[in-house]
Amino acid sequence: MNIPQSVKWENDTILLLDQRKLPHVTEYMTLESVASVFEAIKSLAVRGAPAIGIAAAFGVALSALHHKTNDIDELKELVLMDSGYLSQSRPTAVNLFWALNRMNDVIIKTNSTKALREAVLAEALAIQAEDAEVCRSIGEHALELFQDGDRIMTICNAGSIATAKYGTALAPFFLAKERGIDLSVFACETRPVFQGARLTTWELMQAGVDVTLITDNMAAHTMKTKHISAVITGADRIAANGDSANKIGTFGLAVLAKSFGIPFYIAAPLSTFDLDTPNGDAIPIEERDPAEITHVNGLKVAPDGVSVFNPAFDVAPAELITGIVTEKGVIKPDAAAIAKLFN
Ligand SMILES: CSC[C@H]1O[C@H](OP(=O)(O)O)[C@H](O)[C@@H]1O
Repeated sequence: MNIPQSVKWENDTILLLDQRKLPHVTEYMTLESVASVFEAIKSLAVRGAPAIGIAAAFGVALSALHHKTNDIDELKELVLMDSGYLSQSRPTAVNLFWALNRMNDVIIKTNSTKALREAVLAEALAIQAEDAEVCRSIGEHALELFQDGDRIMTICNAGSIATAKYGTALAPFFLAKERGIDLSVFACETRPVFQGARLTTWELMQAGVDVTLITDNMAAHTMKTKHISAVITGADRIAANGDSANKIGTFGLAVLAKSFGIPFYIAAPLSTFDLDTPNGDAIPIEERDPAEITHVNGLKVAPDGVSVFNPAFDVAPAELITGIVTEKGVIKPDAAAIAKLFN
């Protein structure tokens, strides 16, 4: 699989694949400040729940190098402040907070500036390496749900560039290709930022996976006429009761899947579960710039002054989810099964 890594640490800087320019331009940004990491997350230069967490973790490592003080208490305070700043970049994907909490725990335990600078970099690299393994495991468990010839629908991009490697919802398709299993993917374009049209098609085509692009409003007709076997998507936050937040449009696919009697799967690592969020109503839903909707590639498509509602996510209720595919296996989307994952 020759898909470039979304986030790399090189020569004490972050190299970030600028996902805003894909699929036509593959370009890495060099990030040397915490502010540039914040902006990269907010502007979707890096996006995808695990990738956001990984980028923020390396942002904390940058912070520890940036502040030159040799006073450990002062360095702790400054780096923890930068960690708090990075946590404000986007509100929905819990992986951001999960990763930053891991970094904060490491910071607090150190007792010298050298140890702190070394420990935060080691932790960020560990978060990235673990995520790659976790995503491959998700792919293995997800692949067991499908069979040769299946046609699977997905939305947004939960691929390799949304994670450390392999992706979550897309992971089974890469593994299937490696093993000669014939799976076809129907990718919703995913308005308004087109993660499906720009990123999922690009990743799958590079891997030689059969992919068909549809507009989001074609989902029902495609399920009916193209004999879709299942739907699988990523997630940005899974509440304690199994309600799952994902890209806007996912809730609608879950409703459609139910009405067509086809399974609807969420693929996500344990780092996307948030036991402190009791249900989907408690998940903060990011609302983004209206210009994402009123303009397409800089071309204004709506009249000046039009009112716009631009939620970046919605919530599929647990009762519409057939199963949640994690690195530990497929679970039912209920509180007991989720609690067991963490015991
Ligand atoms: C593997 S998590 C991918 C997840 O994140 C995406 O949101 P965004 O592109 O806004 O970061 C989308 O919800 C994907 O399912």
